[in-house]
Amino acid sequence: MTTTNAGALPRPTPLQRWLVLLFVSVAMFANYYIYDSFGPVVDLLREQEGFSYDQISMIFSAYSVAAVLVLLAGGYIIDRWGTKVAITVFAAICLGAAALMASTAKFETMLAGRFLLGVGAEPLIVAATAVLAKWFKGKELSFAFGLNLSIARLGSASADWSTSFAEPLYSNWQDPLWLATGVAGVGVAAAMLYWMMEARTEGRVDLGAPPETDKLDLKRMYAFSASFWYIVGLCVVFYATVFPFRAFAIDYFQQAHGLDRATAGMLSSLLPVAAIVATPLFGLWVDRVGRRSLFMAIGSLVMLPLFLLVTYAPPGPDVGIWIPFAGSAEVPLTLLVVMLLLGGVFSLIPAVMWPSVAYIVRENRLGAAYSMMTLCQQVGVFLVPLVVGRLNTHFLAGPENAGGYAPGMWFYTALAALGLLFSFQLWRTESGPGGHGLERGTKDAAG
Ligand SMILES: C[C@H](NC(=O)[C@@H](N)CCCCN)C(=O)O
Repeated sequence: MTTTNAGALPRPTPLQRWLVLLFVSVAMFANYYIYDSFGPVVDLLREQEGFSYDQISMIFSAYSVAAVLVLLAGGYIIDRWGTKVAITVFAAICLGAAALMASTAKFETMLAGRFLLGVGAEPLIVAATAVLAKWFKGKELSFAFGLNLSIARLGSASADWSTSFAEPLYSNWQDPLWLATGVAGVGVAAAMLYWMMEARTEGRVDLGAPPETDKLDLKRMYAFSASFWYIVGLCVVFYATVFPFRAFAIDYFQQAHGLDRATAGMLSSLLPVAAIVATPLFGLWVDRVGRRSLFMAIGSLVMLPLFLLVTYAPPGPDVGIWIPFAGSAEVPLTLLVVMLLLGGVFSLIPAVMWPSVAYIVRENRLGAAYSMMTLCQQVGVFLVPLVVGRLNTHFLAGPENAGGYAPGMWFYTALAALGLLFSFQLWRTESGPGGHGLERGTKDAAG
């Protein structure tokens, strides 16, 4: 734990803070890259190793089982070890997980590898947040968080783009996962650099006292308001739709729409790419105009028809797209429009939803509120791929039977409808006398 001698010690210099942001962001880039490196090899695991959709979804879901278990352990580990040890150990666990997944196509080994990834990756996100909160204060903190998430999303996009820039590796399922292991190694190096940086500055700069937040205590959860639980509901169905859809997207575009892997990867990358650019912009805009619950409802409404559009709408003419690091390709207009709209929603809802919790929950309970929200999110992200995998297997989804993917798409649509319901209820509550100020922006305060 940091000892403070506030006043006597200087605050960290801008160079020190931006170096911290760089190291932590590289560790997060690696974290998101490993998470998303599995999607592009789904078809190869099915074709070369005979994996079923059920098995693929079990591997994907194993991450969430681990995430729920470690989230229950809460911030205790980070508090006990301190941020510099925690971030390095969790990055090393991610490296071990990536290597385990790349080592053999045995189902149980892959399951264990993805489970281990959940053990390392989710607390790594918590540790990264704690590090930033230590070094950055006030307005700079939101900016640092935003930049950190954008670089993490660049990790997701890079995993999709690897189908283009590392195309020769995709002759087998294993080499792309070894590439992910290499990226994980870079993440560990960045975490170690952070360790060195923190160790060198300890006792020389004032990092302030860590913010006082309580831990996740399931017995005290009843005390949160209805608005909080509507946001949690939206968070669960939103991420339980988007993350599994992304996991299966590259395979789906190949099998159901006949795209090659590189083009499917480019199309899938539109989600994180849109989010890199648009999330911070939406954040700034919503801070100004407020109407947070209305924006969450609008995002949910836009999302509602998208999975049915990819399933039933005519593909339309091919249009050319160009993406840096990935190159150019021709994609059907309908798929392009759907992915751009989904990218917009993937930018808008997280940009509004996570900060909204701070309006609803007292500051000293924010830690517990975010832990609870992430825990529920991971329960959803655990269950949904299992259902979609079951539906794909049951309805014999594949290149000869593209219609077999339709039940899975209807399931995503049902979840999106639930998301709309939660956000509509939130909007109704927040527009009335029981509101928490979600609808107010800085513009209203000035006027
Ligand atoms: C901020 C949010 N992060 C999460 O939801 C994490 N619990 C899971 C991240 C999984 C790795 N891609 C987000 O990414 O929107």
